Amino acid sequence: MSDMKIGIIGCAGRMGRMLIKQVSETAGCTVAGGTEAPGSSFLGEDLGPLAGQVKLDAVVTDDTAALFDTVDAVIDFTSPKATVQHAKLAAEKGKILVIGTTGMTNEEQAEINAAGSSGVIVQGANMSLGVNLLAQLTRKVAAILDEDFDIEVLEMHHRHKVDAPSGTALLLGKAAAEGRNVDHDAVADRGRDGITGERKRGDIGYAVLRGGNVVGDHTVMFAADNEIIEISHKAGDRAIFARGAVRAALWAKDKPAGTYDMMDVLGLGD
Ligand SMILES: NC(=O)C1=CN([C@@H]2O[C@H](COP(=O)(O)OP(=O)(O)OC[C@H]3O[C@@H](n4cnc5c(N)ncnc54)[C@H](OP(=O)(O)O)[C@@H]3O)[C@@H](O)[C@H]2O)C=CC1
Ligand SMILES: O=C(O)C1=N[C@H](C(=O)O)C[C@H](O)C1
Repeated sequence: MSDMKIGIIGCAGRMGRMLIKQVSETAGCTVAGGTEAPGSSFLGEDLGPLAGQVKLDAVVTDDTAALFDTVDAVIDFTSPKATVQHAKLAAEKGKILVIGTTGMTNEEQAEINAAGSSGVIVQGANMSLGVNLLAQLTRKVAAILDEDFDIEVLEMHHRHKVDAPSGTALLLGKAAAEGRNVDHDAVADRGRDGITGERKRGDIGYAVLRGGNVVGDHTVMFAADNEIIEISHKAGDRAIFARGAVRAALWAKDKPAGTYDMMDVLGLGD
């Protein structure tokens, strides 16, 4: 069987470079191209050296539509606005798109979901096995404990991160809300400043830290009077996200059009 040809959008970014390396080192797939935004200083550069690898004889272009035409699957870790356009392209061309981008508005997310009508869309706010397991545990713990336990989601990331709370923090908060059988958006408290008043019973709170080169730390805290339960995940290297994204692309081969998540890919459902 021939290798799956994978294209990487945002290939010169922090995750893009990890993805070039991961795809090159994974059996059953090859790097078939990569794009950056028009005007990028990386246009024309060979993809291999971007990831500390030998030359691949594939250069960075800004033609995402052409990339979709020449590959079997595309992996996208860019920005919400760009990702919405790529989801539309995946739908138009009936291709696999693995989305790692976070920070979508509800409207942007709806546009991505719509692309599942004719594209194969696999989306995960966090591609690591550990975080998806943490989300399952969070849902189960939240289902057992009542509202005497205040739920807070804490996250810390590197100074370059532009969205907050992280996609992973929101994934964990949504898992907690699902466990409690409540509407996440109705109980989410996404920012406290000034005279906030007392904490509302049943709220799911978020706390965000930014600094240094932290890859991604997440804790879900269940705080009651006189006892606190914490479950945490700490990412030590972006390779864990790249590994998950490539696994998702390979998993998606021959799947019918639709929207899928990492629980589907990792087989972690209930
Ligand atoms: N799901 C997961 O497991 C993970 C998700 N992420 C998410 O992935 C996203 C990217 O993170 P990260 O790699 O750190 O960010 P970077 O800023 O390092 O990389 C993003 C890259 O995408 C490029 N880009 C922007 N728009 C386009 C476009 N239209 N076409 C092609 N390339 C484009 C950027 O170029 P330029 O700099 O010129 O704008 C940049 O090179 C974030 O949303 C982050 O939260 C990150 C890690 C793990
Ligand atoms: O921007 C990042 O770096 C990360 N983003 C994702 C998120 O928003 O949760 C995943 C990971 O934590 C790293």
